Amino acid sequence: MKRYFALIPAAGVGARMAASSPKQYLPLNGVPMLQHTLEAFRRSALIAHTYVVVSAADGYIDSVAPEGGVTVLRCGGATRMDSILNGLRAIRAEVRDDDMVLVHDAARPGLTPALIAKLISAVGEHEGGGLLALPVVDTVKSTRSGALETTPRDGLWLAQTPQMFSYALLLRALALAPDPNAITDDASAVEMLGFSPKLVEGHPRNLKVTLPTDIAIAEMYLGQDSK
Ligand SMILES: Nc1ccn([C@@H]2O[C@H](COP(=O)(O)OP(=O)(O)OP(=O)(O)O)[C@@H](O)[C@H]2O)c(=O)n1
Ligand SMILES: C[C@](O)(CO)[C@H](O)COP(=O)(O)O
Repeated sequence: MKRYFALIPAAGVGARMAASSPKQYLPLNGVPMLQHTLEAFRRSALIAHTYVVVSAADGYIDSVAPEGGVTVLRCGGATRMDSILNGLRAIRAEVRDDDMVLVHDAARPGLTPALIAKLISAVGEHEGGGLLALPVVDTVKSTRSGALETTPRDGLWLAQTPQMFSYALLLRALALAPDPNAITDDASAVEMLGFSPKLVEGHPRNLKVTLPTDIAIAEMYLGQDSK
C-alpha cells in the first residue's frame, strides 16, 4: 500500500515579510503560522508522518509544540531547495523509494485535508507526480523584452504546494538539478528530468504568505474555519 509523507520546509528568514521573527512563526489569529500548516497534515488521515525542516539555529520551533506524528529536522539550508534536499537525505532510513513525499511550504497555512486528499486522488499513479496550482485569471503583461507586451493567459498556472513525488524521483531530481538555487519549486527539478507533473487545481486560500499584506488574507481564510 502506498504511504504518504509530508516534508515541510520551514527554514526561511522571510526577508520580504521584514518582520522581527521568521514569518512561519508570526501569529495568525493568535496561532503561529507553522502550527496552522501542521494542523492540515495532522487532520489528514492519509499522511503517515510529517517532517519539518528548520534551521540549526532556530529558536522558535518550541513555541509551536508539534504534536505526535511530527519530527523536527534541524538541517535547513541556505535556500528552499537546500532545505528540502537536506530533509530528504535526513529521512532516508525511514522511507522507501516508492513512498510519496508531499513537499509543502510552511508559509502556506491555508491548506486543508480536503486539498491534500484532492491532490493525492488526482495524481494517483501518475509517474511524474503532481502539484496544486491555480489557473491565472488576470490579463498578463510582460516587460521582459523592454516593450510592454500582453501574454495570453490560457495555459498559464500559478504553482502552489503541496508538490508530490515518489521519494526516489524527488531526491534524484533535486540532486541532479544543474543549479538548484535557480529553481523555485520542486516540480521544476522533476520537469528537467523529462517528466510532466500533473497540475491539480488548488484554492486561493492556499496562498503563500510572502508580503505583509498577505497576513490579513490568510487570517480571513483561517477565521472561516472556526465558524
Ligand atoms: N533557506 C530556506 C528558504 C525557504 N524555506 C522555506 O520555503 C518556503 C517558501 O519560501 P519563501 O516563501 O520564499 O520563504 P522565505 O525564504 O522565508 O521568504 P523570503 O524569500 O521573503 O526570504 C517557506 O516555508 C520557507 O520557510 C526553507 O525551508 N529554507
Ligand atoms: C514552491 C512555491 O511555493 C510555488 O509557488 C514557490 O515557488 C516558493 O516560493 P518563492 O517565493 O518563489 O521562493
